[in-house]
Amino acid sequence: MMMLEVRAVSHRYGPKQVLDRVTFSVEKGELFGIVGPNGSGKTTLLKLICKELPLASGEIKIHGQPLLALSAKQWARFAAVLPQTAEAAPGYTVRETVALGRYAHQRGLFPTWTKEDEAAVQEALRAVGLADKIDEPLERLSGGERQRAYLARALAQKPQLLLLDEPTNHMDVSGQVRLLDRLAEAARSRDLTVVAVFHDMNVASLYCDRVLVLKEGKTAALGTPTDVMTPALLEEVFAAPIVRLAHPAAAKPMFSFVPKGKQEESSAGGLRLSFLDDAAVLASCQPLRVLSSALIGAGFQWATHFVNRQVGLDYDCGDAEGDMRRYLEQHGFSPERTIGMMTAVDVHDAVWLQKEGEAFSVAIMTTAGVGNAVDAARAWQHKPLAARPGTINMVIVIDGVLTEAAFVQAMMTATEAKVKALADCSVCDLETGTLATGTSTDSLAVAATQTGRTFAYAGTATELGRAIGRLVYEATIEALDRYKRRRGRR
Ligand SMILES: Nc1ncnc2c1ncn2[C@@H]1O[C@H](COP(=O)(O)OP(=O)(O)OP(=O)(O)O)[C@@H](O)[C@H]1O
Repeated sequence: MMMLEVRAVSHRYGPKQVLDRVTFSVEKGELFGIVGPNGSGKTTLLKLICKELPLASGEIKIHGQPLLALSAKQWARFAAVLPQTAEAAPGYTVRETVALGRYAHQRGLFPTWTKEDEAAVQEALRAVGLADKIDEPLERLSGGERQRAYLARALAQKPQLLLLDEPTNHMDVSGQVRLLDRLAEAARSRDLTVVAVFHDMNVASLYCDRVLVLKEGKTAALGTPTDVMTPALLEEVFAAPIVRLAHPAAAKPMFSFVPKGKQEESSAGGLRLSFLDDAAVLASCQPLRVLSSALIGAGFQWATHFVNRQVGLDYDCGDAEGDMRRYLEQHGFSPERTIGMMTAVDVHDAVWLQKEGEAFSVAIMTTAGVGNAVDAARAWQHKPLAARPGTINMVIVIDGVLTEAAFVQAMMTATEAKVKALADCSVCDLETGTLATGTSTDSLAVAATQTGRTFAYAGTATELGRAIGRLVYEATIEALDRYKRRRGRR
């Protein structure tokens, strides 16, 4: 049976229509979210469900029973509500406030306080982390603590249906996570059905089984966050530029927006290559969006510096990441904004090439050492070895906006061109004797200014892909040549 059914519900405040034939239903054990811009009717909808406003048009059923047939006490035995703003009633302690949640369960003219009532109050206080504030007057609590006290009151009611209006309002991150995890757990065990208004779309996406998106009192979308919270729909509903990203740990979308102050001018010319005794450093005057396989800053990242650090051939790679992090900090680079790579090659042999196209420019910095060259197709024949610092490191900077597809394709194009350069220079895998495709520890970073012209793709069929392929090939050949010449001089 459905826990909540809302059918063709409309509402007017005087002449103003604020809800227009809204229909949805919520199953037992669902965590259901209502999202939408300010004034879209979310609170009004909750107020109608909790009988705070009279239902004039449409139908609402709770657990199969029409709302109109339920008395206030009957309603309270099924459902509890946490309103948007709850002012502290002067003189009440936390315990007294939470105890009010037991009202619906008490009977007779002179109800007695039972063990069950006490247990429900204690459990609710523990759930919201307020057990140690039980005797505090409510007005002495912080905004977030007070919100938790009212939530405890709703939980003490032991409802089957919990209605929440922005439950994480005023709460810090740990309070939010604790509360939402607890609600999700209760919903999963089917003890509780939750209907909550959320302003934070990331919270709605992470925690809700389904969401109702309201726009000007009408249903704009209804379904799972993954299906309905598309950038196009959210941009239309919220009239703001929204970007949707993949959450790194959960199969849920994440949302952000694009601030207006973003630089419009492109500046691949704002790159500077310099050298420390043991590192080649590429610095950008603006943060670049980077996709890399580097030791520091792997994956997608925003970075201003690329540090290619030289270490000895006998370098112990045991804690290379920690060591590189310390190196960056000691040299004044923030590891949060730096892409860090290592090589055994003399970094002063770094090749730096730029190509200025008609409408875009690409630059590359690379060092190549192939003492550790490997044929990827036959690497399985190698004896398992610890990583050795003989590598080809490459940073490609593109002046333009790259989609994620273009970033990945740029990595592919660059890798293909590198493999071709190695083949043309007859670099072999020393163990298998076959042509090498790279080394066992190569790093590649593709960086883009994310301003100017947009590149949807960067495969070899595109202008950008062709420029990348050519530059990578030429730079790798030159870097291999410098590597060979330096070894010849030894
Ligand atoms: N008591 C009232 N009398 C007249 N108009 C009201 C009343 N309460 C709300 N409204 C109007 O109804 C519309 C919907 O309000 P509601 O509070 O339901 O929106 P909401 O989506 O919850 O907004 P928010 O995100 O700001 O909390 C708004 O335009 C609001 O100004």
